[in-house]
Amino acid sequence: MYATEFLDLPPMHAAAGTVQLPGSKSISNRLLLLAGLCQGQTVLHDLLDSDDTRVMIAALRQLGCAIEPRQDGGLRVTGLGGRLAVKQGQLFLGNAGTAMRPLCAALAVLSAREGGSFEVSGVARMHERPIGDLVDALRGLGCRIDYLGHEGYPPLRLAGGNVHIGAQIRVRGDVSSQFLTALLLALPLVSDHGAVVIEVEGELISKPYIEITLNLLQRFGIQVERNGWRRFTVPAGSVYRSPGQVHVEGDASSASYFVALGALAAQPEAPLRIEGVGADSIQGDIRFVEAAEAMGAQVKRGPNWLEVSRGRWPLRALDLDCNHIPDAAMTLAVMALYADGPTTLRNIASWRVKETDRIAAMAAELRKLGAEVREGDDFIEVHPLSAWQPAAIKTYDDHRVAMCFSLAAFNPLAGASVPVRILDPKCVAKTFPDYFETLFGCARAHVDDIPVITIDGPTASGKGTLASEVAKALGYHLLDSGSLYRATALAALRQSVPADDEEGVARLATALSLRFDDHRIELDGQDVTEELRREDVGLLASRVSAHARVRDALRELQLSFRRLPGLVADGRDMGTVIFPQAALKVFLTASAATRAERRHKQLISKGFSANISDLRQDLEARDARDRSRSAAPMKPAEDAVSLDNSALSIEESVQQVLAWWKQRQPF
Ligand SMILES: Nc1ncnc2c1ncn2[C@@H]1O[C@H](COP(=O)(O)OP(=O)(O)O)[C@@H](O)[C@H]1O
Ligand SMILES: Nc1ccn([C@@H]2O[C@H](COP(=O)(O)OP(=O)(O)O)[C@@H](O)[C@H]2O)c(=O)n1
Repeated sequence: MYATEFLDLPPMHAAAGTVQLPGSKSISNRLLLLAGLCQGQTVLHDLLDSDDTRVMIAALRQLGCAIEPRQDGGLRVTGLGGRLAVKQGQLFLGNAGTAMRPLCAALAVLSAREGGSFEVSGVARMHERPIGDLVDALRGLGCRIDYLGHEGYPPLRLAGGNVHIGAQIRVRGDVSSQFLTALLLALPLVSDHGAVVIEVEGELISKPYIEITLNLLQRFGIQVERNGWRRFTVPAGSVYRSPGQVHVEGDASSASYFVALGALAAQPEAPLRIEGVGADSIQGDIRFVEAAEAMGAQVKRGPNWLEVSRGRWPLRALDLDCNHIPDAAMTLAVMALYADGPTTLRNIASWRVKETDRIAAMAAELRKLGAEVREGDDFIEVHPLSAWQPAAIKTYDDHRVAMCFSLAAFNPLAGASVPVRILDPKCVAKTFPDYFETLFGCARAHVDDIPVITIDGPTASGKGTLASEVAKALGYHLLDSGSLYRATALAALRQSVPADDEEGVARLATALSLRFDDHRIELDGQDVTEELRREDVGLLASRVSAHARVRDALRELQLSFRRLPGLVADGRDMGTVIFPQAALKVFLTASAATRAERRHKQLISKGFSANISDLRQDLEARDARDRSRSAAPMKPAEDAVSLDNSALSIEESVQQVLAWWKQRQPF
């Protein structure tokens, strides 16, 4: 996951390969609750691991459910058997609507029957998302519920009550279908002495989500009788029965970004394959595929996969009632930028009460890209875009805003070439923590469009430290080119190839078997991270790196680090030889005395013995060799900026480089 302040997406122009979808959020949280309420154990497979499911799991644990991961990746839930194991508690449910609504309903009826008392709260935005209609329905059943903040909104206290047997309750269906889902999931808890009937008032929105609820209840042994979309009856004597094992299908709303991507950027002979959902999906948002087809996507489907490629281009503009695909429809608003006329998405009033006011958010951010947008209470009209502007997209703590705007970075397909900045990219953790990693796995950019920052300079000037911090702040890959020379030196030591045998060392360099994994380096399958830092290895590296053939042998490997979304590379010749077109080149220096002191501290802290004056002599000899060699001598690139950090802290150096980077960005 990218936990950076922002993530810059370079212009991208193609997509191919296979995408494995994370589990559906809606199915995961419903199954967790059902498994938590029923008797006995249920094993859930392929469950989504995200903020919203973690919130649900934490709440269920707090209520006394045992939830344990299994070796095979499944999660074993031991249910409460329809009774309260603890009678009191304070539950914090973040911004997870799929946890807040059903848990409130279940805890309200259980508290009414067994005398419990629970306080339920969330983040500030959750306290702006209406829940009054659900509370009214539950009060109609005899539950006692108090508002702890504003009337009609969480936080709430669920404080006992007296459930009327055989009650008939009413709930509004036109604000959020989650109210009805919450009741349907909870009411089997009170159906032991009579059927419970729910009457829906107003036009029920998001019906497909109700179908998911009914489908999953059925898997837990509850057969709800449905009369149209107005009346639902939970039969007398309904009891949750664990199905033993359940598999969660991939998230169809998450699929929408990749269906759109296929329609924009995948060629028919190499379609984008999406695994986890397909023709057999029970999720309503799978019908996004039809909308994408209407815009021009070519789609092949199997039971649990889709293959999508570009059909018609530009995309065909659409005028669509999106009531059946409220979440995935946001993706259409960004596809509309690539269409042949204005696209209108209608019947989307529910967007206003989601993670943020999504109509306002989409309109504001689309306009930043330069688009003409009209919005109303329940519609949005988006015009295609010809003059694309680089934009920093605000994401409003809304995962879907972040994910759908990533598609704007494919603007080279519409003749532009501008980067798109996504602010607070970690908001995708709500449903798809690895969204951007998955995107970069299948998206293609021209190598020249992938940004590079180079940091060159003498030994112990702090290049590695600075490069690693800058890469972390930007979410970029890191190339510690010195480690490649060090690995070559270590291989030469191990195989007794003398440092002056240029041919022999170059052969070793060509055949290096290296693996880089989360700041660890493996040589021939063995972790050598610490060994590479040895002073004798560094000295030998300095000698073998003077050979032109050795440098040539390591060139391709270094270039291969330039991958989406960007790279920070440190060494001696990053800006002069390997990445001469880098957008920012830093030449980092510090006085020899400072560097000797730093290296001394560093070695001592790692348990190596060292002597400052020897170190200073060594590093001056090394600097001289690096500067005077004929192959890629160490020197500042002509367009490099110099930074002497003798008197700067690490943090100050990092901020300086980030400030230079900012000046070079168009945002
Ligand atoms: N600006 C700085 N101020 C103080 N110490 C620093 C600074 N930059 C780096 N260091 C320290 O100096 C040591 C050497 O830095 P390193 O990044 O390994 O240098 P290089 O990669 O240039 O050889 C490290 O222990 C690091 O923490
Ligand atoms: N791009 C690079 C990186 C390192 N090197 C050489 O490889 C040696 C080890 O690199 P390093 O960056 O790990 O070395 P230190 O600066 O940490 O001593 C250096 O002494 C350089 O001589 C190089 O020639 N070119």
